[in-house]
Amino acid sequence: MSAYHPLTETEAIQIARSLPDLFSGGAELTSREIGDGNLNLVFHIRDAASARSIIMKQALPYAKVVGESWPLTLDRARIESEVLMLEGALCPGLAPKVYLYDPELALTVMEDLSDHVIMRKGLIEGNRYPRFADDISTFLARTLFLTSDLGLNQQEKKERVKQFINPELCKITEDLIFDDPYRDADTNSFDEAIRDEAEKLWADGELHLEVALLRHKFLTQAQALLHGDLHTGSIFIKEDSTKVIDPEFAYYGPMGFDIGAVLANLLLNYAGQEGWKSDTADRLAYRAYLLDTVKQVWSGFEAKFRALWEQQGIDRLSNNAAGFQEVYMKQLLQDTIGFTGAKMVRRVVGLAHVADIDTIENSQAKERAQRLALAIGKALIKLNRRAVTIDEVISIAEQQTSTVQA
Ligand SMILES: Nc1ncnc2c1ncn2[C@@H]1O[C@H](COP(=O)(O)OP(=O)(O)O)[C@@H](O)[C@H]1O
Ligand SMILES: CSC[C@H]1O[C@H](OP(=O)(O)O)[C@H](O)[C@@H]1O
Repeated sequence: MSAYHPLTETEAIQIARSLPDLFSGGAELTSREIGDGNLNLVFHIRDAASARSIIMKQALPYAKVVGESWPLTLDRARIESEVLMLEGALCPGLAPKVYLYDPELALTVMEDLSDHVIMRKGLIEGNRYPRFADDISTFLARTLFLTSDLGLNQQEKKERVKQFINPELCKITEDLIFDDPYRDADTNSFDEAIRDEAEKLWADGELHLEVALLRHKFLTQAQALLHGDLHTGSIFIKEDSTKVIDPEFAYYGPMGFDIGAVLANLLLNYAGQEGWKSDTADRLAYRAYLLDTVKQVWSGFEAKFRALWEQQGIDRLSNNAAGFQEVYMKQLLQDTIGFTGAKMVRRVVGLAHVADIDTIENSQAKERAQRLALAIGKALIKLNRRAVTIDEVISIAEQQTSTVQA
């Protein structure tokens, strides 16, 4: 069965049986394809008798969301499995265990996290996650610092840059996030009700300059090994545990892109609160929780990143040159804010949307949520190079909410 082909549920069971130490010889296994993402097949394999289960994720040679007309490298499965293992080593407990990677089948066998929920779903249901800000800021600080020139031997870092070169998946980001939303591209997808907003995006020169600068950073700055797609659909969560999945877009890029992905998806859910049916007090409280989480993620990240720098910084000059760390952290905040904005805009007018807004049933509320997400996203992009503190992000979210609701 080793030559590449997309697996059936039955074949997935046969492979699971052949894996050492996972299931007993006579186990009666069931298999279900549960993939709900844009790109891959995901099989859930379970032995009811022992309650043991695993996940098998297989890359398809094309983008599932579009079809065979959009070919896509299978090498992304290698990148995903290698990055999951590295993230697990750098951040114990924050990534699923990888049991096997089969390069022929572009298949990764990993820990089943079905006792967690996908965070996007949890936020849509209005749940709160007490561990999240602490866990994700640890994940960001450790993965970004310890793979950068600040925390990793610089020759080894260059080997990693080579190992994780990921041109096809980067091209998706370059186009879908940093180009298509700012022109009348075929890939765009938006409700006719907000065509006026889309047309404003296409004509806004000030915005185009900022997005071009962010895109250039994404293209050229090999600062750290990024997850590359760290939205709330790539985070499994429960009250006492957080696990980051799906790093197939990983490559060496600007750190702010990963931090911005987390903040953007909290703010997209914030915008989606326009669709809440329950009373205003609940909605206000949940929005306050989301904004507080935005702040805690950045502050936790900053404190942990600085602590790693003090304790494990390996670069003599950047460790000791007075003022270097301050300049670096300010730039990182500004990049984070710019990428946050870009990642919000793409989810309203670009190809791939988010359920936080798309599933709002009331069309007026949905339109308000879309306009709010765009307003916050655009304001953050325009702010980025002038930003000084994370509080400005919170103020922008609050101001734009009043404007859209007025
Ligand atoms: N380790 C896992 N444990 C349980 N379910 C998983 C696991 N990995 C993926 N899934 C399920 O499969 C879905 C798609 O996985 P994901 O890695 O996001 O795929 P894609 O790369 O296609 O976006 C997830 O939303 C989740 O429901
Ligand atoms: C044509 S891929 C579109 C979009 O899908 C990816 O997300 P995911 O696979 O996690 O759903 C990524 O965000 C891409 O930009």
